[in-house]
Order: sequence, then structure tokens, then C-alpha cells
Amino acid sequence: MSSSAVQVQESGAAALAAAPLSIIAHKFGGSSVADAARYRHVAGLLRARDEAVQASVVSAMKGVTDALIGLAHSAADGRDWRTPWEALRGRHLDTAADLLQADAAPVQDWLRAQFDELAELLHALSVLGTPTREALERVQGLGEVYSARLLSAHLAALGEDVAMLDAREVLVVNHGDLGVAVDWPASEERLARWRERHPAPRIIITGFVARDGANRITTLGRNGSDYSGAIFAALFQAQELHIWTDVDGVLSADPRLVPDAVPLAALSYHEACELAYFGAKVVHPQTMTPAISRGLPILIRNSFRPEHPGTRIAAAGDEAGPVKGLTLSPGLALLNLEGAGMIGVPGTAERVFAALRDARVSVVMISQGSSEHSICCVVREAEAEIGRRAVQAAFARELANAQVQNVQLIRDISVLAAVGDGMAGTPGVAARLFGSLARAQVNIRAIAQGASERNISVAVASADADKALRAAHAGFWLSAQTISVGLIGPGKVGGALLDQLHAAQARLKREANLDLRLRAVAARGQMWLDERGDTAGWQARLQASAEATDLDRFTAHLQSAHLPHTVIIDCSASDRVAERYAGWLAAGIHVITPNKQAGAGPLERYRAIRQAAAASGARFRYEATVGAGLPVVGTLRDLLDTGDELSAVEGIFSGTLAWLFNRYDGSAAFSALVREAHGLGYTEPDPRDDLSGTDVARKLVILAREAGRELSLADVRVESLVPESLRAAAPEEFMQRLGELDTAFAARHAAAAASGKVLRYVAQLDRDGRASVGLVELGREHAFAHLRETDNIVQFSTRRYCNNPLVVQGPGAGPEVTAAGVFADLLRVAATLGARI
Ligand SMILES: NC(=O)C1=CN([C@@H]2O[C@H](COP(=O)(O)OP(=O)(O)OC[C@H]3O[C@@H](n4cnc5c(N)ncnc54)[C@H](OP(=O)(O)O)[C@@H]3O)[C@@H](O)[C@H]2O)C=CC1
Ligand SMILES: N[C@@H](CC=O)C(=O)O
Repeated sequence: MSSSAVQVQESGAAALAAAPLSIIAHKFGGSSVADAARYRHVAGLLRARDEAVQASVVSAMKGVTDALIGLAHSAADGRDWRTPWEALRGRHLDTAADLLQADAAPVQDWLRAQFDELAELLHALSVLGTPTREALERVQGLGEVYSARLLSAHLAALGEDVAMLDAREVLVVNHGDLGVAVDWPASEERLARWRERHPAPRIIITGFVARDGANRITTLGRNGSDYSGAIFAALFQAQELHIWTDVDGVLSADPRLVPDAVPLAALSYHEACELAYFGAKVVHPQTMTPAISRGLPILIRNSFRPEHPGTRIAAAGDEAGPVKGLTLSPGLALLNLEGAGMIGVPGTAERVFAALRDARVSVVMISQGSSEHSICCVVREAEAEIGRRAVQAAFARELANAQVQNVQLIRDISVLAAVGDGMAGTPGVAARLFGSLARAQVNIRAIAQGASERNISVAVASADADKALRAAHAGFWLSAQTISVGLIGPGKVGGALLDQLHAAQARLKREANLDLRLRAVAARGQMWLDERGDTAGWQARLQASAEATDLDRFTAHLQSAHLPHTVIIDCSASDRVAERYAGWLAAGIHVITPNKQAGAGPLERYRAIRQAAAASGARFRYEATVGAGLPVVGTLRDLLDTGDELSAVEGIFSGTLAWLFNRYDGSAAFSALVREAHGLGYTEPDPRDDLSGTDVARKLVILAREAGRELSLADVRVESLVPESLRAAAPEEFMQRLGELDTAFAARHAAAAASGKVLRYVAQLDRDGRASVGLVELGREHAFAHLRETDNIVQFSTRRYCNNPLVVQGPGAGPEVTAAGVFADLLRVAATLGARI
């Protein structure tokens, strides 16, 4: 506390004699006293509190201050002021009648007299023709006077011992360059005298109004009622100031932009000032100064939920998180002065800021790199052009002789600030902020952090601002990491995935800070777009949708909600959908898929997909393309990332073919088994992709490419099990004519069995780079002969695993396991975006 503050407190103590133990100050804003019902609510709230002295500051009824200012201007401009005056008078008289019922008459008489006085003043203004500052000050503070009278009369009517304090009698202030300063000794003395005459325990005080040093009526400026609250809390030597609002305290971010913003339990004065400055809906810093200098706690509380503790603002906050809250200030611009001639020249910064000061342009944020090649600052958009001209004029000579190259103005800028005392001395906070923004594809234009380390501010394009705020808010785990999810192909795998998502959605939000919003589902014919992102009933909603599939609209919808992250999951087998991957990735959309078309498709496209992902940082994940839910691609990736080299791969890569040859013993028709595998969801949408060996060849290509080999499908020697006669048939016709496979398979099976062998469809990439897939006869002792059901087996021979290959084995097909593999990819991507997985 400063020595002057100590003096103030001591003289205040002397003037107010012995202070009772429980003194609490309250402040109610305009929406808390908007009508008779709200006054009743406030009175009930105050009466329920057991306080020895209760000093309550009230604002004008909602909208009244603006209406009064409007009246003064209308009168001075010669416009009709009578009609709005009558409306305002009527509103107050009606409120008095409703609130006070049988006791209304004296207050209504008083109100009539007050409004008559106001009318005289307005008439005088209409004659004068200009709203003098003094008249404006008198008029605009009247709403608080009416309001305090209404509330105190109501409490008195309820039998309370209450006094109304008109702050114009007690509070003395002076207007200076830094705002309104309280004349503490004069105010304390007046209050002490007032208290001698009004010892009531409950005091209702007019906010906003005061007297100045020349004894003229004045007001405390913007946020004046909050300031009055803090001033009277200090004058009454209250132990706490409760500021009543309609929210549960100070929130971690603007809830209109971040619906998941959380109420903060405690803030330090410093944190509250930083949050307030950058636009959070907290008390204004100036209003806190009387409380700060006295160490007086301020509680921001919800008058609709008085049982909620709200936010406590005091000298020390609490230990929660390094970052308490985030604020966003829109409507700004960047002013950038650049030039080699500035390097090492003392006084350049002084000239920039002097020019801006002389032009009365307020500087919001400053940033300069240590190269001194440029100085950049953020100013308000409305003052930006004036600022640019001022700096240009100040550096006209240097601009003319090219010592300074440019005075650049970048419009449509917002400043995002992360605030928290806990940031000081905590490494990694800036990294978390920048990382969150980078992953949300938000470009940072300028950065500022003071040595207090309580605030890191970044300037971003306003178009990215909402997204940036949400990403950073989730990045600091103040809210769940929200991901906009779109699914293409709600067939067997896609459907199973949606069911799994639905079952896990609430748990992931609760435990992993992850909010997966399913905002679009597209099948081949129709699609369904949704704002809420709920997985419940997706099937019925898709069926009911009349919207034809349009992947441009699908994509635009997924990205339109300012959600920081978008993931598209492609569970189709479509090549046309795979065509879109590079574009999505380039736009920062993460792509996850079990569809093999991209991984095994044309090499050029594959490279474009990889390049797009690398350039944008968006993730491309396809673990389920090989081995369904088995960790095949991930295992290979780990080997390679740790410096190993792939020499050869061999295995059984088809769940369908594994299942068919594990089952087929010649007793039942092969075609019947194929139909069964199709029904169980093991096969590709067209089972010929399995039987032709194409599916296996694709998987081999995917693995080879993962290992850096430029293999294409055409390079793989493939043995097809589909007879020529069925290759060109339509899928339905093929299923009908499946029986045509039976004779050939019976013969091959019999031949193998005769020599004590089994049939297995094996994929191989050998040490010389030769790739082949085909049906082979294996001895019964061979590892591949002992697999069960849909088991896949993948053997990696590498530089490290040279004598004995690394083996991944397990079920390699089926909607459930495949969906789980895709889901795991989704969670891995979410973890890189900041989910706690
Ligand atoms: N089944 C398994 O065990 C495994 C499957 N996979 C892969 O998973 C993917 C899905 O397989 P599965 O679920 O069995 O197949 P399904 O045939 O059951 O489902 C495919 C889905 O994709 C939709 N679709 C097809 N083309 C398009 C398009 N152009 N635009 C939008 N939607 C389209 C279909 O819609 P509609 O119904 O309207 O035609 C259907 O909803 C395939 O790529 C497959 O290779 C990977 C590993 C294992
Ligand atoms: N049809 C495929 C499904 C997995 O990729 C298979 O049978 O392996």
C-alpha cells in the first residue's frame, strides 16, 4: 500500500470513529434494477444477508442514463424532448406503483417533483441551444438518484431500518488528466457528518454521481457506478465489495465467443486489471484503485445465483493454471515502420511514439525485434490512418532519402491476450499459446510480452480471431479442445465408428478435454449437416435428409463455425473422395481414413497429399488401411523414425482371404463362404477387390511407400482369384454368379490337401524390392498356416530385426476393429491438438 493510501485510510478511520466488525459494500448495475421485479429481487438478496453495516450502491434502471443523455441533447438541439421525458417519467412512476403498492404515493410525488425540475432544466437547455457540460453532468446522473430512492423506499416499506445516501452530498472528486480523483479527506468528513444524522445499518447510495471541488454536481465517467462502489466501500471501511451482475463471476473468456468459458474462482488485482484492459467483462481497472490501495477484496457475483461464490479479486489470486483467462480486442490495426536506417539510431522509438501522442493516437501494443529494423505497434482502427500520417510526417525526411522504407498499415487486426500471474517464471506458456494458434492455422502478426510476464499478447488477423481465441482457450485447458468432425461413408466401418464415437463422446469431454462434434455425414447420395455436433440418431437424421451430397458444401460447413480444428474421416472406398485429400490438407483440415485409394493410388497424387500435409501441418492418418485395427503402419513408422531401415515385408494382409482359407475345407461351397464374409463386413464393398488380390496389393504399396519406396500398384505382381469371365460384371451380377468360383477353388484346395499343404494368400516385398501377392501352398508347420479367423500377420525384416522379423498379428478385418483403428487415429490427432489423451 502506498504511504498516501495509508494516510487516507488512517484519516478515514479517525473520521468514522469506531468501525463495526461486519461492513460489506454492495453494488448493483442497471440490469439488476431494470424493473420492479428486479428491485424486489435485490431487496430480498440484501435482506437475506446478515451484515452490521450494509452500504449498497445502485445504478440507474437499465437504459435510463442513455435516455437522460438523449433528453439533454434533444433539448439543446431543439428536438422534441417532451415525449421521451414523459415516457421516462411514466416508467419511473409505474415502477414505483408496482414496487411500493400502497406506499407508493409519497415516492411518486417526489418523482413528479424531480421530473418537473428536470423539465425546467431541459427547457432552459432548449433556450440556450447547447448542452453545457455542467447541465449534462446534472442530467445524466439523475437516474441513480431515482433508483436509490425507489430501492430505499421499498426496503423501508418492508420494515427495514434504511437510509438513502445521495452521493452528491458526500462524495467530492476532482477531474484530472488521469481521470477522476477522489478528495478523500473532504469525502470522509462529509460522510462522518452524514452518518451522525443517518445511523441506519442499511444504506442505499446513488452510484455515478458526486460533487466536484467547486461544489458542482458531477459524474464519475464511464463505469462510474462500479467506481462509486469501490469508493464507498473504502469510505465505509468495508471488509469486502460485492459487485452483483448476471453471471457467475469473471469468466475465462467472452462466453459469446467461447461458449465453454469457465467462471474463475479467484483473480489477483493484477490479473483482473489485465483482463479488464483487454476487454473482459470485469470491473474497470480504475474502479479498482480504491480497493487495491486498501487491499479490499472485490467479489463479482451473480444476483440470480447468490449461493454461487463468484470470483474473488484480491491482492493474491489462486494457484489455478498459469493462464487464467483470455481476452480478444477487435477493431485494431498494425502500424509498422521499417528501415535499415533505424538500426542502432537512438531516439527512433521516441519519435514514433511522440508523433502518435501529438496526434492523440493511443498505442495498444508495442513490438520491436532486436534487429531494430522495424518498430511495430497496434492502434485502434479508427485512429489508424491519423497515426500512419503522423508517423509518415515525423519521418518524412528519412522516407525521402530511403533511410526508412515504409510506414505500413495493416487493418482488420485483433489482439488476443493470455493473462495470468502464474505465467511469471513458468516455462512453456508462450510455446503453448503459439502452438495452439499454429495448430489452428492462425498466423501471428506481432507479439508482445512485458517483463511482468502476466500478459502475452498476439496480434492476429480479425478473420482468424474467434478461432484463435477458442484454440488458445482450449490449449490452456480452460475448455475442451473442440474438433469439428465430418464423416464420409457411413457404411459398415463408418457406421461402427459413429456408434463408437457416440458411446465415447461424453467421457472424452469429461476426461480428455476433448469435444468431438460430428457436424456432417455424407453418404454417396445424400448428406446431413448439423450445427450441434451430436452423434445421437445420426442414422435417422441422415435418412431423413433431403440434401444431395456435395463435398464442397460439406467442407465449407465443417469449417464455417470458427471451430479451431476440422477433421474429415473418409470411410468410403471411393477414389473420387481420395482426390480431395490434398486440397483438404492444404486448407489445414486433418484427414483420417481406412480408405486405401490415396495411399496406393497414383504416385503423383500420393506425393501431393504428403506435401500438402507437410506444408500446412495438418495430419494425414491411415493406420486402418493395413491390418484394420492392428498397429501396422504405426509400428513401421516407429522403426523408421528411430533410424531403422526396412529390408523386406511378408505376410497375410487380407482379413477376408485369411478367413476364407482358414475356413474352407471343401465341405461347403467357397461362394457360400464369400457371401458370409461379405455379410460379416470383412470384404471390401466389392468383394472382387479382395479376391482379385487388389486389396492386398494396395496394402503392400502403402507399406512400401511408408518405407520410402516409390512403389505403385502396377509394380506389384498380382495373382487374381477372380476368373476372367467375372471381372467386368457389375457388382450385383458378380454376387449372383459367385458360384462360378466354386469348381476352381475346390480343385486347388484338393491339390494342396493331397500334398499335406494349406492355401494362403501371401504378400511379399523382398530385399531386392520385388513386390508380389498371390495364393501359395504352405506346409502345415508354417507360421502362416496357424492363423485363426480374420487374422493378419505382418513380418517386418529390418536392419535391426534381421534374423528374426518383427511380427504384428491379430484380427485384420471387420467393422468394429477397423472403426476402432480409425478412432485411435482420431484420438492421436486430437492429442497433437492439445487433448489430454
Ligand atoms: N471392412 C473392413 O474390415 C475394412 C474396411 N476398410 C476400408 O473401409 C472403407 C469402408 O468399408 P466398408 O464400411 O466395409 O464399406 P461400405 O460399403 O459398408 O461403406 C462404404 C460407404 O461409403 C459411402 N460412399 C461410397 N462412395 C462414396 C462417395 N463417393 N461419396 C460419399 N460416400 C460414399 C457409401 O455410401 P452409400 O451407402 O450411399 O453407397 C457407404 O456409406 C473401405 O475403404 C475399406 O477398404 C479398411 C480396413 C478394414
Ligand atoms: N477387405 C479387407 C478389409 C481390410 O482392409 C480385408 O479383408 O482385409
